Amino acid sequence: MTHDFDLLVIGAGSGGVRCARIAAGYGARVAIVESRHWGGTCVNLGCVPKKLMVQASEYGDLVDDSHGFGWSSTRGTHDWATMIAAKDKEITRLNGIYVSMLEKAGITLLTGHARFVDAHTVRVEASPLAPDEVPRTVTAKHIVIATGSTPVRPDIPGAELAITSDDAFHLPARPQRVVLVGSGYIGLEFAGIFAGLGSQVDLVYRQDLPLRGFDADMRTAMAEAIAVRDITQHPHTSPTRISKEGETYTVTLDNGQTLEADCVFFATGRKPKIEKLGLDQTSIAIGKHGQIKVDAGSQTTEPGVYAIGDVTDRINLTPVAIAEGHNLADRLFGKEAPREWAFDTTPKAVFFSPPLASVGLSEEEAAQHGVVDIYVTRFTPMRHTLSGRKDRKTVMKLVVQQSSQKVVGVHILGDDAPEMLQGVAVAVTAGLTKQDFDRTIGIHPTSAEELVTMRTRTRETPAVS
Ligand SMILES: Cc1cc2nc3c(=O)[nH]c(=O)nc-3n(C[C@H](O)[C@H](O)[C@H](O)COP(=O)(O)OP(=O)(O)OC[C@H]3O[C@@H](n4cnc5c(N)ncnc54)[C@H](O)[C@@H]3O)c2cc1C
Ligand SMILES: NC(=O)c1ccc[n+]([C@@H]2O[C@H](COP(=O)([O-])OP(=O)(O)OC[C@H]3O[C@@H](n4cnc5c(N)ncnc54)[C@H](O)[C@@H]3O)[C@@H](O)[C@H]2O)c1
Repeated sequence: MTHDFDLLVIGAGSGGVRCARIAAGYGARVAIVESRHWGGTCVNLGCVPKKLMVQASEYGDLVDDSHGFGWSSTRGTHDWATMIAAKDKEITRLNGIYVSMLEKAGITLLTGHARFVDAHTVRVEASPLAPDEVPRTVTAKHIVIATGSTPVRPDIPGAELAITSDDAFHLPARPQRVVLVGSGYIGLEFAGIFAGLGSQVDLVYRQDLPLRGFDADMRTAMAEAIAVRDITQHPHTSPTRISKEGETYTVTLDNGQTLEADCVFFATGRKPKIEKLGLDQTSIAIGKHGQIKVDAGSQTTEPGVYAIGDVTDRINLTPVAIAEGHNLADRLFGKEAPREWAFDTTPKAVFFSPPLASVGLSEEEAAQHGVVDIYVTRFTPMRHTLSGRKDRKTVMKLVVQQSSQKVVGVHILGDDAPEMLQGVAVAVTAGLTKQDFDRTIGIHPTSAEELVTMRTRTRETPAVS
């Protein structure tokens, strides 16, 4: 049977765009459908605008810090509307780059919402990006679902009164008092943004420490860093209801406490985006979190249909979606053996100020594989010896498997942590040992040199059986 295309990609986000471009580069006839925004979540409502807003939020403290270095300028005021307009201009520029990049690659761009008619046929209908789209039907030999994920809200009375990250990028004004629910990536990043711009922030989370799943020492260090930013933490709590009177929201917590705010923000996780995708017209299996089930090669349970990125709920990060898309295109259309990607040592970063970056295993995870040597250092970075912010600490931790002396985990909380960690991730991916770190010459004077000068073991952690 002949099809309109060799490959149809649903969703022009991080994973879909890479998959389409690499496939087209191999000579495949490729189409890509997008319903909302070219470039997907990362470009429009995620990584990029978030990081620009984190950067915006850091200038006030930098101005204050400069006094210790002899400068006398004062903070002034921050104009939210100017920041949003500048950010939107940059996003519009990036949208244009995505479209022209796809067109130059010879890919057919279809705007609209895609819905399966059968395993090789998709109907493209009107959507916010293309409200006047005349529905059309296209067929393809291979179809890749790269539809991403969408925020979830706790099921409590008044939940609809809260915003999510999708809304936070276009608020008309900065709320003076914000209650943020959830202390994962988004909760911490926006807590840092609002606090840096001058809002009063209450951070509500269920566990004893923020950042569930991260190394315990680093979670403690992050809780301390949050406190230093004057963000009020409410551990061991969950909201039970939200109400609104006039312009004021009241959040009731499960310990009976109430918090008043101008904005309530749910950062309580995301779910795979599969609504109205017509999956019932295929034999694609769905997991219990609503994710599309795939094997290691991104193959769904329907032959010829694949899924990549957040919709599969594996590691929900942009570089992972990109790698999955690239790998799939290599395997479907490439001439050589595809490269092996090191998903196990995917580095991650939380862009709080200061940021936290991690690669490999936490101490708790590593101890499940045997005895572990731990090296921890905590110091005031050089800038803050003069800025006067002696409470802004940098914390670094090496997790070393004792039997092999391999560095299996590196964790950094401090200024520039993500920039430092990318290179270290290569070392951890390569399986380098503590001796390799020790024989590496440092760069002086930097915080990063501490990574190769931690001589004395902090403790030995026994294996957990
Ligand atoms: C606030 C926030 C900050 C983040 N920050 C970071 C970060 O700093 N670093 C990082 O690595 N990751 C970050 N992420 C995660 C990152 O954005 C995602 O992991 C990544 O975008 C997933 O890529 P994807 O291709 O799976 O999906 P997406 O990028 O979400 O793309 C999916 C696309 O599919 C389209 N679509 C959906 N359904 C249909 C349909 N039926 N028909 C047509 N089109 C459809 C959507 O409109 C969307 O454009 C962040 C996420 C958020 C929400
Ligand atoms: N810097 C980055 O790389 C980055 C930034 C943002 C988002 N992301 C990606 O997007 C995903 C989603 O981010 P996220 O922060 O929404 O999710 P998350 O899973 O990181 O954190 C969600 C938090 O909400 C809490 N929570 C859930 N339900 C709750 C409830 N009813 N009451 C109180 N707390 C509740 C969870 O315990 C958790 O702490 C991340 O997991 C990550 O993969 C990455």
